Amino acid sequence: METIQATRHAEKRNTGTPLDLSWVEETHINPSATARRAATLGTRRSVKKEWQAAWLLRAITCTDLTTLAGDDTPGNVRRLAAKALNPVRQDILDALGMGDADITTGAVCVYHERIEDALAIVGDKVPVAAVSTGFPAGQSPYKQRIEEIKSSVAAGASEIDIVISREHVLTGNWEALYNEVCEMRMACGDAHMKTILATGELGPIWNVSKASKVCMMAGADFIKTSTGKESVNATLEVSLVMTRAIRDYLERTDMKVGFKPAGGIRSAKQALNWQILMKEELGNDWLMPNLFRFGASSLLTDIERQLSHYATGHYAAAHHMPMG
Ligand SMILES: O=C[C@H](O)COP(=O)(O)O
Repeated sequence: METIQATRHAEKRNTGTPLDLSWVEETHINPSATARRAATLGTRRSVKKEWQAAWLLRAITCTDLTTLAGDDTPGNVRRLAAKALNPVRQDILDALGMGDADITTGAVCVYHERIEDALAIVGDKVPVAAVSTGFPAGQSPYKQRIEEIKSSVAAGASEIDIVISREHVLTGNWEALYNEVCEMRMACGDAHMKTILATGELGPIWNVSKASKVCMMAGADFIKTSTGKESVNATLEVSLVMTRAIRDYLERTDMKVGFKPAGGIRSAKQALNWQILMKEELGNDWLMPNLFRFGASSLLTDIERQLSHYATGHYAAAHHMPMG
């Protein structure tokens, strides 16, 4: 597990490419075939029982432990950050033979105003991610959105989760989307940029593929499904479309872009389904935190409960887990 932490940001970054509109326009997605393939992931495929605890520990290292609420306070963000440093009870880790593994979550994800609180607890042990650019709607003045990124980087966020202008996708203005994301990436500097598409608001599913391609060409380090605030958030169907766009981009450019499903992922079973998707579509590199993250506020509680079951043979009530 030590190697997992060491590789969190070790990959060569996506530098982006010039905008290739012909690659965008040649997109063909078959919605019913996509839905059928996504449906098989949770049923025909499974992780063998004896491997599930290891996969779930891996899922924790890939989780952006998130709180994005109007009533976030220094106190609850500090508690969340402490949980990110020690996500699983020591007795459970000991029972699983992982007592010395030094497991942390992939990051802590907060609003700009709470960056300092999170950093005060995690220091440089866990990255702090800030949502930005008028999250979640992305409707604040453009210049202000760019300045927001710079402010969060200056405050110490090493990962920035930006939202795109859905308008550019819905009107097919790919140049505007490309230019916006390029400028946001510039504003991020050394901080890694996750580009939230808000797929539930992009219309037909082929728009998800087209927007993924444009954001990768503009230099996104990760493409992320959702803010968690749309009426439809992460689904396996959109994730399949996005991972295939990542695979196409890798074949064209030899650059690896990460993937972050977010919103509504609450159970260990769901986490395993997404991990199976990553392994089957993109391979083992995308099971690691430098290329894969879950955006989730409550997934950790269910994973810890499952791990407790593997360790003790019975389920603990959720309120016995520190986040419950
Ligand atoms: O990016 C993370 C999401 O906002 C979390 O959504 P969730 O609260 O449904 O887990």
